[in-house]
Order: sequence, then structure tokens, then C-alpha cells
Amino acid sequence: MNYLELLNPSQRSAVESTEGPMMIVAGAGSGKTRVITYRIAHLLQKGVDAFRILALTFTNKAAKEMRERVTSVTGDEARNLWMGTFHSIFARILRSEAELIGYPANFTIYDTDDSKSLIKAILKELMLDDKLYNPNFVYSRISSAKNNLISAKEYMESSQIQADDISSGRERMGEIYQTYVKRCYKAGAMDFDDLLFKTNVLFRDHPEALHKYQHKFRYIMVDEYQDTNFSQYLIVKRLAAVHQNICVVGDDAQSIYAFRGANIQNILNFEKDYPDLKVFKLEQNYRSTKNIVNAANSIIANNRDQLEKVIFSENEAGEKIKVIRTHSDNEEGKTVAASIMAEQASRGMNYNDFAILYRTNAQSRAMEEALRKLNIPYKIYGGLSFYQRKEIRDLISYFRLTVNHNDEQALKRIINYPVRGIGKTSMDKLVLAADEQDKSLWEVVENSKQYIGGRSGEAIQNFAIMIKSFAAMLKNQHAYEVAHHIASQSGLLKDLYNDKSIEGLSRYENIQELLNGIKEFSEREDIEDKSLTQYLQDIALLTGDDKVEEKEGDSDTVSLMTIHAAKGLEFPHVYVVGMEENLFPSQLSLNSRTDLEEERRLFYVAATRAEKKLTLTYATTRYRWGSLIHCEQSRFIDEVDPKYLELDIGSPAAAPDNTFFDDERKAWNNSPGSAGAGERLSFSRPKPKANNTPAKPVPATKHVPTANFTADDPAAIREGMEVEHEKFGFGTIVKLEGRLPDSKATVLFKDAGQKQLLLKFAKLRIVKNNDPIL
Ligand SMILES: Nc1ncnc2c1ncn2[C@@H]1O[C@H](COP(=O)(O)OP(=O)(O)OP(=O)(O)O)[C@@H](O)[C@H]1O
Ligand SMILES: [Mg+2]
Repeated sequence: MNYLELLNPSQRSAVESTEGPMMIVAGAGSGKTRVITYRIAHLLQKGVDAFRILALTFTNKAAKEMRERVTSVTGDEARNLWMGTFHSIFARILRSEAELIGYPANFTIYDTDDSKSLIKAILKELMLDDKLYNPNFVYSRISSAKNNLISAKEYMESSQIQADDISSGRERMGEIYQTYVKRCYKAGAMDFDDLLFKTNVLFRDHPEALHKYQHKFRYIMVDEYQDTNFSQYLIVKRLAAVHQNICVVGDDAQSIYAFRGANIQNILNFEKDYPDLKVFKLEQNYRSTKNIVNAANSIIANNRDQLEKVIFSENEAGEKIKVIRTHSDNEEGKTVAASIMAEQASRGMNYNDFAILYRTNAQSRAMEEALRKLNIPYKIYGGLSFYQRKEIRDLISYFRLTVNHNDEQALKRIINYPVRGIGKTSMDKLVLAADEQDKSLWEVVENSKQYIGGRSGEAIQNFAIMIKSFAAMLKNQHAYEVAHHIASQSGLLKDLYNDKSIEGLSRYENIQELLNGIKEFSEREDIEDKSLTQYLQDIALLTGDDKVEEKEGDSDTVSLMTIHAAKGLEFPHVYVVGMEENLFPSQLSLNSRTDLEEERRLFYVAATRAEKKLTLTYATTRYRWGSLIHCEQSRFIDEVDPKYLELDIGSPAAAPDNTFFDDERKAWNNSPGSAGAGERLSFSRPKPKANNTPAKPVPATKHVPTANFTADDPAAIREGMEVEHEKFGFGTIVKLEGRLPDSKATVLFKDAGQKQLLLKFAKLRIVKNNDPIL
């Protein structure tokens, strides 16, 4: 195969320019990764020894794909390439050089859990409060210090860092960091960040080692260069110093790891580091249709901080970008699943042609449930399936133990989580006692005083009492009430809430999402038994080990992942779900331009993963903490040039009983007088005002007020409406109960919080008719 013919002229010259420093900063899908791949193939064909080529990728998946592609051009020789992620490559180098920096060659690599356990142990020894010094927080703090190449010593000596820690009340952070480092060293262990940190130490303190690798790697290539952190940047710079055959590719518009210390400055510095740098431009996108490329350009144009570049597509115009509005996250899941099923059947596609991308891990729940219901195989990348996540299993273990006290696995899992001073020794004693007396573990726990005294004994007693108190609720209260009570009374919620690291936030969101699902279960009309017991039976299949998504050898699966994990990948059909304000862009990003721009780059990454078809979905309501919250369509949808958008009228799965009216509905939506595209039809819905500009979406919750009347007549009040109260100000109706004229409304006020009001006295004024039924 003549691979050079598979490249356009700019790509080809980038591939053929093998000597000296070079950089490609170009938009998504323009062939940057392809250039690296073919450049490697080209070097091999020119006779360069594979052992002398180093190629750094962002994920193992990317490395694997790259190796396969190179192999297809050059054959087996590709096996000898040094190709992989930063972590895997430098772990390999450290293995051979470990002794120089005082580590055994067979050093252990601590994974995140190992690191956190060690941190917990240290906190205990130093007698520090693990709420203030939350282990996850401590872990991220140490991690970020390492990625900025700040050693423990430097950390302790920096007055700036000390001041930061003192102001957050954590003046002993430095000491923890130092102890942690010592303990890892003594254990002959490195954590993930050490793999980069220690490589830098090695190259700094051992010129002979640096020299060896500088000479070894004659050619170095780095993909996704925009997302390298300082530690990575410095390694690459040092390694390339001798031959200077360094080729980096990236896209500033896709820089999405600032929160982990990646710095776009790396791209800007590159010209300074290598004055005779060659810069190549790639402007043609080969991945996506014209509509997708143009829409993506219109998104990123909203960012102020970006390097200017052109990107166009010669592919077909393709379908417009579909925007689907749904009423709830569950309906969103059903809509996406049904759409995948329909497209797969009607267009003869495979499941692996589809990807569902989301902003936060918690969003996978609704998607997974809907896919499972339709028996669509799927795989979650870069994470666990929702019900396999630790925090979810923890809480479900509480539910299981509440419902069935003899559930030994559940008991063991949570008896000391959150930490309540029940140590391993005590547990061993109990297990032994249960064994000897042929009793269930629970029976022994209940009577633990017989076996264990002191504080531990008391803690075990209290635990048993707590579980029994949960069980007492089962009979009379529905699943959500019990579940929420358990989540908070067990201390689990609080434990997660105290953890302010990014992973901690994600775990907290997952728990919230689990409770949301239970709330929905509790409100379903098609089931009579709404107890927690019934709920557990309902999800038993989801939590079991028969994981649909992980069937070996079944590679035709829909891919689910966060947008972060999707970087560099491509799929014919992409669904980006949860396109709502406060979700995407995330609430945390709304305070500064820098954060919002990073969020927008994330949207750019998401949109540019699609080859043929891009679908954006959002829900107008979601449960949050048991209240139905109204969601506004994401500003990012508004930012896409409307001429590339098509607003969907609904989905077959979500509204199966509407099929009779399909034709009528289409006619109605297409009629010149209709601005209703994108909104589901309802027969009670007043027809919107005539409006001849089609395509532009009507933001979901920015409804024209139905009427500006004061609702003296409480019958007009509906769940979901935004209302104003004389004293409490603005709020949303989250729940209506009871019959007129004595009906009560639960209103979530923006400032005053949640209140229950008797409608006939409350004199609510309707501000916006956000009726979710519409
Ligand atoms: N000259 C070309 N002819 C045909 N297809 C091409 C050409 N260049 C790239 N492609 C294809 O276009 C797609 C995008 O290329 P690639 O993944 O290399 O882009 P990228 O710039 O790395 O994108 P991203 O910024 O998303 O990482 C791939 O499927 C690739 O095989
Ligand atoms: Mg790429």
C-alpha cells in the first residue's frame, strides 16, 4: 500500500518532514493523529529502527489503534515501537533505572485506591480529622503538587503554599505530603503521579540516564499535546534536547484538562523552545459532514481565547444536527435508546457505530437502564457501569441489609463504612463466632456485647440499632423516603459531601442520581408496591453480575463515556445528552470566563466526534434531591448557528401512543405558522404565536407566559410552573397535593427554600408556565 497517497499535500509534507522540531496545531478531525501514525510508518520504511521511535498518546486505546494502523502498513516491526501513554512508557523506563533513584526494579505501582488507603492511615497516625483532611482532597492536592513538580520539601518551604493551606485551615498538608512520600518510598512503591515525577527526578539528577534516552529516542511524537501538564512537558523537552526530532500535534480548541494541570502554554512555549520550528497547517476535516464541521466552528467561535484556524469539510452536507427535547432524564434515555434501535435497524448499522456522550458519569444511569430495557448491548469506557460504582454499591448494600438482615456480603461491606470504629479484628472475631455457633453474621452482630466489649462493641450495637430503625420504616413508607433517610442517617451522604475533590463530586452526584431514580420509581403509576423491597427486586438485574455491557467477545456494542474520555475518538452517530444549563455547561463553570470557555471546548470535542450524525438531547425536568427541578436548555445549543439545527418533534419510544397522529403532527410542525418544532405536541397546548423563522430552537423553559394573570383561581397552578409569592419571592412548584379548594403546593423558592403552601391563601402569581406536560 502506498500510504503517502492516503494523505493530502499538507499532511504528506508533515509526514515526510522527519528531521527537526515540528508542530501541528489544527482543528478536530483534520488528520493530526493520522499524520503521526503515517509518519511513524514512514520512518520505519526509511529504515529507522523501531526501538528508536517514541510515540506518546493520551490513552491506551489510542496507542493500541495507532499500533494496529502502523502494523497494517509496515508489518510486525511495529511491535518494537515505544508507543503508549506517558504513564506506561515512563513506568517502563523507571523499571530499568529505578535503582539510580533508590527504588527496587520491581517497585509496586499504587493505584488510586492504594494511595488513598495510605493517606487514611497517615491521617490516623497524625491524629488528623479526616473530614477536614478528606483523603480524596489530600490525594488531589498531592497529585497536583507532583504534576507541577513541587516536591514535599519544596512544598513545606514555600510560604505561598503554606499560606494557602493555612487559610483553608489545613496547615498540616505539607507534613502529610512528606509522610506520604516517605511511606511510599519505604514500601518501594510509586503512585501514578510518581511515574512522571520520578522520571523528572531521574533525568534531573542522573545525566547519564538522561543521556542514554536522549540518544536512544531519535524520533519523538506526542499526540494531544494541548493536554500535557508541566511534568509531561518537561520530560518531553529533556528527551528531545539532543536530536530535536520532535513532532507534536494538538488543538488548543480541544484543551480540556486544565483542571488537572494541563496548560495550553505548552503549545505557545513550543515556538520559544525550538526557534527553528516548522509549523504545519491542516485545514480539511475528513471525519465529519459539512453540517457538523460548520456547527462545531460556530460553537468554538464563541470562545475569546483561541488560536485562529480554519477548518472545512468536503464531505457531504449530511443531516442537520438534531435537537431533541424530552420531559425527563428517563425519557431522554428511552428516546436515545429507541433512536439507536430504529437507526440500527433502518440503516443497517452496527451498535458500535453509536456513541452516547455525557458531561458527568452520573448521567449514565438513565441511559443504561433504557438500553437494557431494549436489550441493546453497550460498553462503558473509562469507568464502571453505574450500578458497579463503589458508592452505589455501598448505598445499595445498606438497602439490602435493611431489607434482609442476613445479607452477609452487604453487612461486611458497610459495617464500617462510613468509618465508625469497627476494626478488622472485631469483625474477624464476629465472623469466627458466627461460624462456631452456626449463626448468621447478623445474629452475632445483634448480640455483639457477648463477644466484643469497649468502644468497638458499642459501635457494633449502634450499627445494629440503626439498621433495625431503617427496617422499621419499610412497611409504611415508600422507597424514596426510606432510601433518602438511609443515605443521610448512615452518614454516607455526609461522607461524600465532605469530599470536595473532582472524583468526590462525581461520587456525590452518583448517589444523588441513584436517589433520583428511586424517587421516580416511587412516583410511578404503573406499580402498586412502591416499597424499597420492591425497588431492590426491580433493580436486581441491573446490580447483578450478568453485566450486559461486559460480555466478552461481544464487540458490537454502543459506546458510553464521558466527553473527556471521548477525546480523539470518532463514531458515525453521536448522541450528546444532558444539554442543559447547570449540567453542560456545568454549574461550577459559570463563574468565570476561563472555566466557561473550557466547558465550551468540551462541547466542541463532543460535537466533533460525530462522523455522519450528531444528536443533542436534553430533559426539561430532572429530579434533584427528591424535587422535580426544571432545566433550561443549554446555552451551547443556542450558540450553534441555527441553520445547522433541526428540532425534533418527538421520539417513537418516548411517546408510543402518539404514533396515530404522526402525520398530523408533522404537518402542524411544518406549517409556516408554527414555531413549535422541537416541542412535543400536546392537545391542550395553545398553538404558539405565528413565527416565520423556522430552525432556531425555542429554548425549552423560556416559554411565553401563558397569561400574566394572578392565580387567584388556584386551579391554574400546575407542577413545574414558576411563580411569585408576595413574601417568599420567586420559586418553582415542585409538587401539588390534595383536592381543590384545599390543595397544597410545595414550592421551591429561589431564596426562601422549600415551603408548603395552601393554595387558596397563597396568592401565587404565575411567572412562567413551565408545565412539564406541555
Ligand atoms: N487525507 C485523508 N484522506 C482520507 N481520510 C482522512 C485523511 N486524513 C484523515 N482522514 C480520516 O479522518 C478522520 C480524522 O482523522 P484524525 O483522527 O487523524 O484527526 P485528528 O486531527 O487527530 O482529530 P482529533 O482532533 O479529533 O484528534 C480519521 O478517520 C482519518 O482516518
Ligand atoms: Mg487525534
